[in-house]
Amino acid sequence: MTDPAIRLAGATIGYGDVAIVRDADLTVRRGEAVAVLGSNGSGKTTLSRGLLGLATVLGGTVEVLGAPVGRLRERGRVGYVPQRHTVSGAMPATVREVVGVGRLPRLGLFGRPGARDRAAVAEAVEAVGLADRLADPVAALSGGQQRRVLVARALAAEPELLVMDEPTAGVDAASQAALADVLARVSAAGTTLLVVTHETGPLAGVLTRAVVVDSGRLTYDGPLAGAGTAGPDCHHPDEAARPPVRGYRLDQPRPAPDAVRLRHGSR
Ligand SMILES: Nc1ncnc2c1ncn2[C@@H]1O[C@H](COP(=O)(O)OP(=O)(O)OP(=O)(O)O)[C@@H](O)[C@H]1O
Repeated sequence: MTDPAIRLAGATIGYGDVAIVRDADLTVRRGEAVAVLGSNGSGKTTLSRGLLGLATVLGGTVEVLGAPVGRLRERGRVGYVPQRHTVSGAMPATVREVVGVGRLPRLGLFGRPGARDRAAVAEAVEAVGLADRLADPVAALSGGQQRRVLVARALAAEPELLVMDEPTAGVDAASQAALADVLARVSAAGTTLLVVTHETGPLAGVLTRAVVVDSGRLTYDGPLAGAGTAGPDCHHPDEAARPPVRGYRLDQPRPAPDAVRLRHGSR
């Protein structure tokens, strides 16, 4: 049986000795496309950073692609698009160079890019619609285009798991649609996606499952369509009396594991 892409069991994640995400249980199977929702400061970024070894695991288990976090040998197997990042204006690098950096973890012993590496970089740039800007300095691109460069940088490594923190923030509607297309293709090819977002609209066709983080706790895990009634961003006046139709709220008694598995589908 293949290891899940992500497995959290009783996981507490934070910074220093301060716990932000507490006692989280979450299993994401290979090929799933999961949204992480929740209000500002609820702990979504901390959860995603915990998967990359960028926040501290203070307790419980955090495994990525079958290995405890930080122990994965081939780092290129996990891609990351950080939050609110553009590429530093002080960096005189071209689009090709920045995206090429994303391929470094995949290079062989001598670190020389081969034909396959060059093709992966070109495909990643093409996928985000910036093929005509390959030779341009990244600093000359708009903020939204720079975010697309960062998405391409993550794609260049052809990751098995792609973690993205608000990839559509500050990106215009056309670019959001282009990004949704890219993610749909990447997902169809089998890459697991975990996407922190406030805007599920643009990616609704791609992300099928959602987890909601509320004050550091996972309070919902189920179909994206059901997250609205559980998510603090989509508060309904009688939310407490109205659990989502198909997902399950994690602060209520859980259904039997079989029922949960069925609800998540069997991809
Ligand atoms: N590097 C850090 N050191 C200490 N505390 C941090 C650090 N980064 C975030 N925090 C704290 O962790 C809590 C959760 O922040 P986090 O960025 O995970 O929330 P979020 O749900 O992603 O919010 P947003 O939607 O605004 O991006 C906040 O109280 C924040 O102040």
